[in-house]
Amino acid sequence: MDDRARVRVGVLGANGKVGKAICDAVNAAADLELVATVDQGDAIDSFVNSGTEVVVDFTHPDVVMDNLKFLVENGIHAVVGTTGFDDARLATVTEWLDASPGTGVLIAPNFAIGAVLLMRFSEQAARFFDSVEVIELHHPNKADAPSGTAYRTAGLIAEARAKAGVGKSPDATTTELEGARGADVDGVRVHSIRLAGLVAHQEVLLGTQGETLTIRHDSMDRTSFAPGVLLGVREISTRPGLTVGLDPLLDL
Ligand SMILES: NC(=O)C1=CN([C@@H]2O[C@H](COP(=O)(O)OP(=O)(O)OC[C@H]3O[C@@H](n4cnc5c(N)ncnc54)[C@H](OP(=O)(O)O)[C@@H]3O)[C@@H](O)[C@H]2O)C=CC1
Ligand SMILES: O=C(O)C1=N[C@H](C(=O)O)C[C@H](O)C1
Repeated sequence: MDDRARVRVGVLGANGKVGKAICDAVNAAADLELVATVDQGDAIDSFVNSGTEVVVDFTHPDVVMDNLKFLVENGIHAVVGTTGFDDARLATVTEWLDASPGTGVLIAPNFAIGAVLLMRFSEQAARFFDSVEVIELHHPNKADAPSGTAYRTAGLIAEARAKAGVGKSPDATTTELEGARGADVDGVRVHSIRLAGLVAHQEVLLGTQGETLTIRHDSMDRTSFAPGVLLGVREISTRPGLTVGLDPLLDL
């Protein structure tokens, strides 16, 4: 392919577990060119000097806002997998984007297609069951709990139940060792497991009279995130402003 037609891609967190998988995937794609990589201690302005068009960020919740501010101010599109985005952070990113029209930012809590579908299926199922709880299971090197995916899943479930007029999940607990019932995310209990040997997994358990439904997704390998990320890289220049979640890119 003509070099001028290839999208010029940069990766932030390039030496990390997911960053490495994304660099490999970009290098293997004929229509993309990996022009700059940045990790801890490297100068972020190499993205400007190299003419990077789209940066993929898989770093850490503590640093991702500074990274994004730099990218948006420099008119560089961003595809962000790093977690830690609440409504306040999303509002801040939107403000930055208002001052940089034409720049696109995609923030997705999970780029694995199966995880995106799990979130959608959970949202659809939520109103039909009295009870719902989320269990997320990850490798022990993960910094944040609950996971970004579980946080988003619980939010979508809570919204769907509120819209349908479904009340809180029944729970008679009156005495509790702190943490035993998990975190409360918008009224949905979320339990976080950290276990050597795991990568990224999530179950949504739903129950009502005489039946339960379990929806589960497993990422066995970090290559599972690459197709969704590359889709974002290819599309983001046509989507100025903030996009949250991969759903619109999959026509979901
Ligand atoms: N949305 C999704 O689909 C997915 C999201 N994630 C999220 O992505 C993030 C990264 O995950 P993972 O790859 O497992 O983490 P890692 O710790 O393996 O990788 C993060 C990398 O970023 C580097 N880093 C830290 N600060 C900076 C900085 N300021 N500039 C450049 N690089 C920096 C780290 O360096 P050092 O180690 O030296 O600090 C490390 O090499 C997490 O928030 C995780 O939850 C993960 C998987 C999928
Ligand atoms: O840290 C991880 O590994 C993952 N982080 C994301 C999250 O917090 O949801 C996505 C996936 O679960 C892997």
